Amino acid sequence: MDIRIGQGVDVHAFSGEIGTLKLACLEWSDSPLLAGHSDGDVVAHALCDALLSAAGLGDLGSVFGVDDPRWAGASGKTLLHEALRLVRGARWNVANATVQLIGQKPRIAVRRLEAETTLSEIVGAPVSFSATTTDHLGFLGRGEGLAGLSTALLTR
Ligand SMILES: Nc1ccn([C@@H]2O[C@H](COP(=O)(O)O)[C@@H](O)[C@H]2O)c(=O)n1
Ligand SMILES: C[C@@]1(CO)OP(=O)(O)OP(=O)(O)OC[C@H]1O
Repeated sequence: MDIRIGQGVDVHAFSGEIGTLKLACLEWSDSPLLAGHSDGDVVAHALCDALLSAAGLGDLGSVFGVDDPRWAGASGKTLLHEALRLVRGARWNVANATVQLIGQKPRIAVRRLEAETTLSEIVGAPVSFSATTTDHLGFLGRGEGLAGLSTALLTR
């Protein structure tokens, strides 16, 4: 059996607006919004990068571009479905994946299991979701944006 591991990192700045944040393919109301060409979902994007990296298929920019109108405002779920289509097209199966959010807010603890269920359903394999702050250190700690870190394991 072939096994491949991949990692992904994504960071987006907050836009300065308040509204319904898209994060981990869930909606978080009354939250600072992330800037981005798509919906800026750093959790979904980090997961896409980990899946693409494990399959040797490049990264978000090489697959989706950075300003392609087809992906303007695209949801994390849409990008994940497309990344998974490519991964499966290259004959890889997802064994499992992990994603960690880094940031002070939103506090994800009360919705952590909901996010895991949602991401696992989209990916079709177990996805663990966790979060950490930076104890207010650095740009994430100052609340200037959010980061996602992900690993993915593929088999065939
Ligand atoms: N955005 C976040 C960040 C953290 N959590 C939860 O808090 C725990 C403690 O975080 P520290 O950075 O202070 O170690 C962390 O393990 C998460 O359970 C959260 O829910 N949302
Ligand atoms: C996802 C894409 C799609 O245009 O846009 P952004 O929302 O800016 O996200 P980023 O993580 O910077 O990756 C680049 C792009 O592929």
